[in-house]
Amino acid sequence: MSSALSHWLSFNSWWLLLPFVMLLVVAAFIVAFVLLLYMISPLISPKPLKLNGAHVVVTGGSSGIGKWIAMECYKHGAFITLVARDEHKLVQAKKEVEKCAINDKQVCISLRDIYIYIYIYIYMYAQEKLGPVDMLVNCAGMSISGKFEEVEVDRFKKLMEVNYLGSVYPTRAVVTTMKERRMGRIMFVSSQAGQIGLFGYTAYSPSKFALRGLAEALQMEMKPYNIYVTVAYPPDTDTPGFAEENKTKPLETRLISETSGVCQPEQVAKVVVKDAVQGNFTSSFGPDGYMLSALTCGMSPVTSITEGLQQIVTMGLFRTIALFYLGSFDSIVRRCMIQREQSKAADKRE
Ligand SMILES: NC(=O)C1=CN([C@@H]2O[C@H](COP(=O)(O)OP(=O)(O)OC[C@H]3O[C@@H](n4cnc5c(N)ncnc54)[C@H](OP(=O)(O)O)[C@@H]3O)[C@@H](O)[C@H]2O)C=CC1
Ligand SMILES: CCCCCCCCCCCCCCCC(=O)[C@@H](N)CO
Repeated sequence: MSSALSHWLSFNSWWLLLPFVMLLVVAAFIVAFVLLLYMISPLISPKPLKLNGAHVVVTGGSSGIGKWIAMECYKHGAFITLVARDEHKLVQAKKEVEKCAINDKQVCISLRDIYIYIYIYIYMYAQEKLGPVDMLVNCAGMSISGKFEEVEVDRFKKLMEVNYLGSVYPTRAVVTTMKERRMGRIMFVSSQAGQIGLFGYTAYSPSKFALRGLAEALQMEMKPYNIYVTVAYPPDTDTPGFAEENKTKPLETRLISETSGVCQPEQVAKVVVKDAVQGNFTSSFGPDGYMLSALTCGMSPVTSITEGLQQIVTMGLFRTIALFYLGSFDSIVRRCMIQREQSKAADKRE
């Protein structure tokens, strides 16, 4: 009897179970497909912005990285508005930008931004002259370095005002029109010191970290309107601002920053403009910049499947490498402290 039953089971029950098995397989496929759609949906790349004929506003466009960004956009046929305070530097920069023209229709205007709160009026003027803003580059900024207790309290406020609020106001001035037109690009120039808090940058780093928070929140609001936000994280870059910073920068800050080298502003400009045109959320430079961005991606948006996959695969490896970097930064700080104490003791003996 039992052998008859097993015989029956092995041949006939298989056919009975078949519909259930098929149902299960189909259900599994549907679940996998939905999951895949969910994963892929934020990875769809936006359509690149056409720079030829576009109106690009660059704050801090009279010097350094901002000036090179303006020139790079001009080389691609854009119309440019430069915004800064110093009239003399603006006139000089306008001349340099105009040298990069590729057709005789291109126009570059410069606006003195003395009253930060009247941005709206300034932009109305710019829009009247060159049409609605297609891309805003928030590059105006400054750096103050020093040990936490040695930096004047009002400097912390100053940096938040210039680096953070100085990016909020211009952005406020352009988003409404961008939303109406269902297009646009907004770039924030942060810094590698906006991805990692460094010795000497207790006032500067937070003002650059703040831009990342702003950019993430803003991107979520703007994406349905086809507006893409880019945050650039350059390393030390050879500019007048950098030369100024170096006059008072603590030795520790310099030694740690040297890890990722010094970039040329024209290289930085090329990379950030390309990333903004493509609508990439993160723009970084060199191998250290790449690792730092993958490591600190957190919940920031992704704009391509390769970017997402690279982050997934490299996260653990880069954290391991980062621990070595952190160890070497600690040892720089310790060595500098010992050196200072020794030279102080020697001074006393003399
Ligand atoms: N150079 C570097 O090593 C790095 C720089 N960065 C960031 O890149 C940006 C540009 O730096 P960089 O090119 O070196 O700087 P520069 O000092 O060479 O240029 C700064 C520009 O910003 C303008 N600016 C400064 N303060 C204000 C303000 N309060 N209101 C309006 N405009 C202002 C300046 O014009 P004016 O003074 O006439 O107003 C100038 O056009 C900054 O945000 C900086 O933090 C990030 C990483 C590295
Ligand atoms: C896997 C992990 C890799 C980690 C690499 C870490 C490298 C840290 C270097 C930090 C450099 C900070 C430069 C700030 C530049 C700046 O903003 C000022 N010069 C502005 O004037």
